[in-house]
Amino acid sequence: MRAAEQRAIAAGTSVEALMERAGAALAEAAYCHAGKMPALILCGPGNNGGDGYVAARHLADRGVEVRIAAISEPKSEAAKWARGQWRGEVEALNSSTGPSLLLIDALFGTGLREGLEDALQKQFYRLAADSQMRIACDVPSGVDSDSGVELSSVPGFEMTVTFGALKPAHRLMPSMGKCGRVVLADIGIEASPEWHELGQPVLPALDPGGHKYSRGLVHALAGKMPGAIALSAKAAAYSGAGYVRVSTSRSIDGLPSAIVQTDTAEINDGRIGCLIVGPGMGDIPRVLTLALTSHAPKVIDADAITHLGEPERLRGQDAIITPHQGEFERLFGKLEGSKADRALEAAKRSGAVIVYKGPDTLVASPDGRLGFAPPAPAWLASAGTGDVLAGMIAAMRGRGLEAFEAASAAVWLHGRAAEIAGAQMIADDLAAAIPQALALLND
Ligand SMILES: NC(=O)C1=CN([C@@H]2O[C@H](COP(=O)(O)OP(=O)(O)OC[C@H]3O[C@@H](n4cnc5c(N)ncnc54)[C@H](O)[C@@H]3O)[C@@H](O)[C@H]2O)[C@H](O)CC1
Ligand SMILES: [K+]
Repeated sequence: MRAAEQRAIAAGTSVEALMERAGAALAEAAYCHAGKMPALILCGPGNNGGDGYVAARHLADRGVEVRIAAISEPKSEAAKWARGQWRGEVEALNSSTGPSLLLIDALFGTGLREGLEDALQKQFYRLAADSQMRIACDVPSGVDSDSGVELSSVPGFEMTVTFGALKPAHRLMPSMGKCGRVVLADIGIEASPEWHELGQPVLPALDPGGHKYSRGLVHALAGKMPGAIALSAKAAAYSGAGYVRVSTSRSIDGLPSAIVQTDTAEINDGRIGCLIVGPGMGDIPRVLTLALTSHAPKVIDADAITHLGEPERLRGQDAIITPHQGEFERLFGKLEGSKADRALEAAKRSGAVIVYKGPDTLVASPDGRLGFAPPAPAWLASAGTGDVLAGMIAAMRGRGLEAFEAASAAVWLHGRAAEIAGAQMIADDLAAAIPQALALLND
């Protein structure tokens, strides 16, 4: 966004013009959300505060009773301009500042360098607690917009209005949990799509002359706990794989009859569209070693990630790996930077596509592309949902999507399937909801 803003300015748009659009959009969203609710706007010294002064003017023009409390006079040129356009009073923000029903936080945005000072923090919390509705300008103040880390603790907001493009903080924890509904306003600048929120996938149409192998043969390797691989296999089948086969030394109960169980491991069958190894593998590393001898694309999940030991083992593997935080650290150690930086570094080191799971799942490609999952229901945090995701990714890869696209499509569909399955779901219900999630793509 900073680069995009500089490009817009170089092309002749003034910061004041961008600020006018940003402030107007903030006012518009606030008015749509809160109507004529009296508002208190907290303004900081930089351009985030500038947006606040502009929003105040637009809200007042709509008949809203607006007060501004500022921590100092504006320091940037554009914010001084915006302050000059405001005809009303500006109170000093301190312990005698009275609350209002609507609180708009325009203290700090992308320019925050460190946490808020204690005295300011105290007033910020008090005014947030004494309001009925809270709206943040760009990001809640205290949040580092690049990483989602809270440099000082942040109260919860009902809405965050941001400009031009989402910032990582809107899609990374813990800040994502504080933003409320995120409204994205166009202010006429273009950000690069290399980092993006995962959107509804476009799946290639099925070949009318196709057969079960061309729709994708997913081959899953069982280990100690066959229930987990059964979930992956089921999820792959429901995701539209043409053929799902499980290598297992003992018969697995309860698998749909359409899923073939074999006691041999034909992992070098050239028809395999994607292998799955890891769910329920347990302490049998030879299953992983075997999988790594196959030339097929593969999804490496769970215990198989732990048993990899070295990320270098993934080189040349055409692999997608799906670690949660613990598995990620076991494989890559403690990497520097934000979750986004760590995901990209891991992809670069291993040459694999990384699905870095959590409430803020990321999909990272070795070529630098990074996808942020849209928010998914908290009830996805239960046993077996990761096994389901692994199966979904394998099905997408098996039907011919490239690794990054396959992982992105599956992560998006997984979130929607969870919404459809509802709060009481177990992982089995999640797998069963996949066809309904896929049906969304036809609407
Ligand atoms: N990106 C765009 O295209 C546009 C963004 N707009 C808004 O501008 C802010 C970013 O503005 P900036 O002036 O760069 O930074 P801030 O307002 O967030 O704050 C900088 C200001 O605050 C001081 N400061 C930083 N940290 C602290 C601290 N912990 N305590 C006290 N003071 C602090 C710093 O020294 C500066 O004085 C972006 O978020 C948008 O809201 C524009 O409207 C134009 C378009
Ligand atoms: K803010």
